[in-house]
Amino acid sequence: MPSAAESTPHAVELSGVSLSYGGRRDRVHALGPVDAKIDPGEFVVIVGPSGCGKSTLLRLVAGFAPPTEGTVSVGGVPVAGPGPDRGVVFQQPRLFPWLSVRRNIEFGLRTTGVPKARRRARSDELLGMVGLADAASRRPYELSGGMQQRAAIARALAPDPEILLMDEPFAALDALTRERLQEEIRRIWQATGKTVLFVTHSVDEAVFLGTRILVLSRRPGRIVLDRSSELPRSDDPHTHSSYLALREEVAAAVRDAAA
Ligand SMILES: Nc1ncnc2c1ncn2[C@@H]1O[C@H](COP(=O)(O)OP(=O)(O)OP(=O)(O)O)[C@@H](O)[C@H]1O
Repeated sequence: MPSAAESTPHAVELSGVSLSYGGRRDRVHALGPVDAKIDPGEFVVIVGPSGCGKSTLLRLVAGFAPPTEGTVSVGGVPVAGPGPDRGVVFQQPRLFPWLSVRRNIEFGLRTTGVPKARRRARSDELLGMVGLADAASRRPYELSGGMQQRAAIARALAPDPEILLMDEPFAALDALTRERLQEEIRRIWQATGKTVLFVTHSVDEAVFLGTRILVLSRRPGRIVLDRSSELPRSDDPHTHSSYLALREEVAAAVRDAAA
């Protein structure tokens, strides 16, 4: 009889996954082959040189494109397209400017026919979680960049996806707001137990956030470092003695990958 661990499907499984863009004449081999098994509740940060295929990997898990080769599975089921089990946060918040923050958060729930009272309860919960309770009726253009990104995170969480896919979500924010949101997303991850796949260029961000860090090589991106982090999540990882060693290990892998 299989053990519980063996019978629980991986949150995400990539088997021999490659993706090439374009056709026969202008083919760009962007990613792979890549193999990875990600367990529920992991916070996996993907880091690597510019253009190495990080966003491509996330797009495959999101179901925005099929792999050229291999299979991508989520919860043990091959990905056939986007679904409510995966929430996506992009670098730009991509909120609907004509809708209030609350309506933006409720948008997906509305289109799937969730009744008004449940939508309202869910948006109240999420507005509180991301610290936007006082901004519920404001429009996106009335918010700072950091607040807009909080709203985008709440919108992605609204259908209660098992997996949160985040593509450089804080890259366009100023340093202070970025730090604050890094702490927020860590708190939200701890509170919700979601599986997170998070793309960044920043080694510091990767080491601060990740329970596991994947470093990709130059295009076509392949995994050159797959490193679990033992840094404690209960307090500030910066203060931990092994923070600097891990940071240096990841930075060296990224440097080698870019060379
Ligand atoms: N739609 C597309 N058509 C053709 N080539 C593409 C397309 N999208 C991405 N590429 C190419 O595939 C490669 C990987 O792109 P991708 O955006 O996944 O990299 P990335 O690591 O996320 O980059 P960055 O760190 O600069 O955001 C790049 O060389 C890019 O130019």
